[in-house]
Amino acid sequence: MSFPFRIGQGFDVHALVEGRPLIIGGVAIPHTHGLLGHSDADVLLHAVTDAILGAAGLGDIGRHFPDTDPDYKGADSRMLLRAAMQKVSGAGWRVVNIDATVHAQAPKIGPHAGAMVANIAADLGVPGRDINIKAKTNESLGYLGRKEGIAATVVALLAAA
Ligand SMILES: Nc1ccn([C@@H]2O[C@H](COP(=O)(O)O)[C@@H](O)[C@H]2O)c(=O)n1
Ligand SMILES: C[C@@]1(CO)OP(=O)(O)OP(=O)(O)OC[C@H]1O
Repeated sequence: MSFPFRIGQGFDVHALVEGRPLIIGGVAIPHTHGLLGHSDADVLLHAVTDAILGAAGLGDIGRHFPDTDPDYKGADSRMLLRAAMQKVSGAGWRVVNIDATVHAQAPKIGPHAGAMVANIAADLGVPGRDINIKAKTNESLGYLGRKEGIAATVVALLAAA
């Protein structure tokens, strides 16, 4: 019998550009720049998606939702997260908890973290207390510090359903 818990890790980064909405954790955040991507470029949800897929041994977001597929152009990443969660559930797993960090020099994420938690909890079918979102600047260092992009890192714990 295999061990009834599995850990997964996710990372994503998207470039910040003018003329795009900034959507993080399913929340539209008023800002001068938005994230560039094939989908809505929701960097946090992509990292959460990779973390749960990884924990279940199901590969990564690009394998299930290729960025060459016109079906996903402009896609709502919450739909992708829900679809990934269905695959994870189908493989016999449920989410225990998620811990995430958004690496953004700007804007401030804290005021929006509650709404992000509610979105992710709903999409994963867990209570909000099982989702934790943190944020860090990059202390003005490197490409994140120069506000050229925003990154997210996530760990997920799954249990046998
Ligand atoms: N985009 C961000 C970055 C940070 N925060 C909050 O500020 C705290 C201090 O961040 P440092 O990078 O200076 O250590 C951090 O713990 C967050 O609470 C934020 O909300 N949004
Ligand atoms: C989400 C997908 C699919 O639209 O595209 P992007 O929005 O570019 O995001 P990325 O994190 O590069 O990878 C996953 C992609 O397959």
